[in-house]
Amino acid sequence: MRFVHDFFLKGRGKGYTDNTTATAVIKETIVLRFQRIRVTLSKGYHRCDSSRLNQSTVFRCTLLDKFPLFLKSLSTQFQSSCRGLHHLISTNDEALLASCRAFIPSLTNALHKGQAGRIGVLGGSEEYTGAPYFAAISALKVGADIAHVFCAKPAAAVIKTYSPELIVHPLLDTDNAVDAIMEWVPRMHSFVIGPGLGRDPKILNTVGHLIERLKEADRLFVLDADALFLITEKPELIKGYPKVILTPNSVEFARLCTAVLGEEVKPAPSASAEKVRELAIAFGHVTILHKGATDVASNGRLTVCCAGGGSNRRCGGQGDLLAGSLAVLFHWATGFGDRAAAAAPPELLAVYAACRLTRECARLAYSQHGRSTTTTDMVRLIHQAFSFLFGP
Ligand SMILES: NC(=O)C1=CN([C@@H]2O[C@H](COP(=O)(O)OP(=O)(O)OC[C@H]3O[C@@H](n4cnc5c(N)ncnc54)[C@H](O)[C@@H]3O)[C@@H](O)[C@H]2O)[C@@H](O)CC1
Ligand SMILES: Nc1ncnc2c1ncn2[C@@H]1O[C@H](COP(=O)(O)OP(=O)(O)OP(=O)(O)O)[C@@H](O)[C@H]1O
Repeated sequence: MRFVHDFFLKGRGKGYTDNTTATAVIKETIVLRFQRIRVTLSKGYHRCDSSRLNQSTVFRCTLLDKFPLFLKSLSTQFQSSCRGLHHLISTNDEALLASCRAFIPSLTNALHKGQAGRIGVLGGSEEYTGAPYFAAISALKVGADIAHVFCAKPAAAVIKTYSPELIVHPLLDTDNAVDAIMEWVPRMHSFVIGPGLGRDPKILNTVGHLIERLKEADRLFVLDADALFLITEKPELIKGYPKVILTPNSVEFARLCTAVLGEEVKPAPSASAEKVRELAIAFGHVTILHKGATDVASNGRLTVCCAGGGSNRRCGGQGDLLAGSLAVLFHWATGFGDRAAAAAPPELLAVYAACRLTRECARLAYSQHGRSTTTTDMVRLIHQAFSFLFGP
C-alpha cells in the first residue's frame, strides 16, 4: 500500500507502460490525474488496459465500471490521501446507453396503470403556460402513465386546452397550496419543479415549503428554471439531499455558482466539468446537470458528459422537454432493472438518458424543420428518438 501511495502521489513522471505491473497497482488504487486511462472492473478484478499513465494533470477517462463501489472498497486511509484526485469523467456513450437500457421497463400487460410513472409538474403561471405543458407532455411521451400539473389558477384552463392527457390542478396560488398539493404526493413517483413558475415571492415561498415536505416524504425531484432561482436565494433547501437533480442552463448555473461558491462564473455554452463537480460537492453531492453545447453532469464523485445529437436551434422549451423526461427516467433508474453492473449511479444514468433523448429529438427535428424547429416538433419525435436510443 505504501508503494502504491508513493507511486501515484509522488513518483509521477516515469510513465507506466507495463500492463502487468499496472494491473497490480490498479488493484489497490485509482488514479485519475493521468491521461487516457482505461480501467475495467471484471469479476472484482481491476485491470488497467492503458499503456499510458503519465503525469499530465488533464485526465479523461473512459467508463469505469462500478466506480463508486470500487471507491468504497479502498481503505479509508488511502481514500483520504487521494481526496481531490478522484474525479472521473465518463464519455463512453455505448456503455452508458447500455446501462440506461437496463432500467427501461418492458412494455408488458403485467404492469398496471401508474406503475410506469406518475409524475407531478409544479409550475405554470399567467405568463408561462407552455413550459409546464412541455414538461408534462414529454413525461407522458417518454412513457409515464399519468402526468399531473400543479399550477397557478390563471394557467390551469389554458394548459388543459393544450392537452386532454394532462391532469391539471389550479392550486399553486391558493392559501392552503402546500397542504392541498401534499395530499397528492403519496401517489407520485417524481416531480419536476420550476417550469413556468415565475418569480412571485408568494409562490416561491410555497414552493420552498413544498420542497421541504417532499424531502420529508423522500421523493425524487428535478429542479429547473424558476425553482433554480429559488435555490440561488436558499441553497440550504436542498443541500445534501440525494434525490434531487438540478438542471441549470448556463445563466442559471452562473447564478448558482455566485450564490454557493461565491464566485463569478461567466455563462458559457460549454461548462467546465471541474466547476460542475465543485458545485455538486458544495451542495453536498447533489447531482447537477449543466446544459449546453455539451451537457455536463456531476454528483461530485463521477462526471458524465453528453455531446451526441443536438442542433443549432435554441428555441425555448427544450429544457422543459428534458426536465419532464428526466423525471420519468429518474423514477425508472431508481426503481427498475438490475443496477449491479451499471456504469454509473442511477441519478447520473437518468440524466444521461434524458440528455441523449432531448438531443436526439433536437437532431431529428432540426433535420426536418431547420430554422423553423420548435419544441412542439421535438415532442412529436420523442417516440422515434427513444426507440432509436433505447428500444421499444
Ligand atoms: N413556452 C413557455 O412557456 C416557456 C417558458 N419558459 C419559462 O420562462 C421562464 C424564464 O426562463 P428564462 O430561461 O428566460 O430565464 P431568465 O428570466 O432567468 O432569463 C435568462 C436570460 O438569459 C438568456 N440566456 C440564455 N442563455 C444564455 C447564455 N449562454 N449567455 C447569455 N444569456 C443567455 C436568455 O435568453 C434569457 O433571456 C421560466 O419559468 C421558464 O420555465 C421557458 O421554459 C421557455 C418556454
Ligand atoms: N449551445 C448549445 N448547443 C447545442 N445544444 C445545446 C446548447 N445549449 C443547450 N443545448 C441543448 O438544449 C437543451 C436545453 O438546454 P437549454 O440550455 O436550452 O435549456 P433551458 O434554457 O433551460 O430551456 P428552456 O427554454 O426550456 O427554459 C439541452 O438538451 C442541451 O443539450
